[in-house]
Amino acid sequence: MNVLQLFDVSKRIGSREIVHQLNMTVRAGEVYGFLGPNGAGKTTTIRMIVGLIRPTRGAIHVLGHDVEREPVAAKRYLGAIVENPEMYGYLTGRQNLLHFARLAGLDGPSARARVEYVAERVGLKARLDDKVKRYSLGMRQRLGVAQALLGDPKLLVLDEPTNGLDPAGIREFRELVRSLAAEGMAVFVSSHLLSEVEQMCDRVAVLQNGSVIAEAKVDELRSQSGSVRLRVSRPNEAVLWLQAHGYDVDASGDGLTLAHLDDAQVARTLRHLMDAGFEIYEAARTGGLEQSFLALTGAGSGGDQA
Ligand SMILES: Nc1ncnc2c1ncn2[C@@H]1O[C@H](COP(=O)(O)OP(=O)(O)OP(=O)(O)O)[C@@H](O)[C@H]1O
Repeated sequence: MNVLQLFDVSKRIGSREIVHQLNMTVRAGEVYGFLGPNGAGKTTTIRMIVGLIRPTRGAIHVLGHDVEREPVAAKRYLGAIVENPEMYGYLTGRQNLLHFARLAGLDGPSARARVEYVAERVGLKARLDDKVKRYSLGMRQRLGVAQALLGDPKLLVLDEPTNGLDPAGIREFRELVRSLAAEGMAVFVSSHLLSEVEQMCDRVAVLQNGSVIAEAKVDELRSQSGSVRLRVSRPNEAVLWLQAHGYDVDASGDGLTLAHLDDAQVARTLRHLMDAGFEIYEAARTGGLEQSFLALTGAGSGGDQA
């Protein structure tokens, strides 16, 4: 099911086209990464998706509802964290969530039950009655997600949600996002970090200067091409053997590196080496996804997106 669709979306501000003819589809149960360097146009796109600004051309649909023409219906299914969530530090997490629940039209026992539920969902239940000023940044971000979940959205839109989090906070956030997708939610998340997108997302679009220059499944990128580093017995002989069999091989340090192999080719190569009498001590992919991205986006034409 298509939860979010962008049809030829462009945005011009003054004389500059900030975003150019974006076409993207995000399905239920999918975490979709929107990857690009600072200034590529991610926030501008997200502001259009959540209806804060209007596209100059094109249309955005949430569950089939046009964000511009049917804003109430479109936003009914939309939860978002754009920019830093506004929370009141002198109130507790529960008081903040009750406040936002009231703004969202919930009241009384149903609001209290919903607050308990979303707090549990993001792992904040035990700290719900602490003041937000005592929360870590990671807890504040999860409180932001809890707020976004109050309206039971089918689409969650997150703008660089892990900025500033420490590694443990990033991991918790990633697990939360994955678990929401596992329950069927569509998640659209922007990032300027390839490693983050790699671990959190199912599919990724790469944005550069306002245009999507590549879109791919993360799984496919991971298994595509890339190099493999090997440590084998009799490395000098192994290099000669591999060269004689047509491999693109480099001797490096105490190992050797084979270039341009997908997973099936790696498996075949290792079998051939063993059949030829070489022992394999270690085999590891080197920079697979990163290299796939560079190949996909044209090596060197903007490596800062990684
Ligand atoms: N209201 C505006 N007026 C003029 N220029 C703008 C406006 N909003 C954004 N821009 C410009 O559009 C470009 C894209 O900005 P945007 O914030 O969407 O990028 P981003 O990919 O989200 O990057 P960042 O992660 O740094 O926010 C930038 O060059 C920015 O200066």
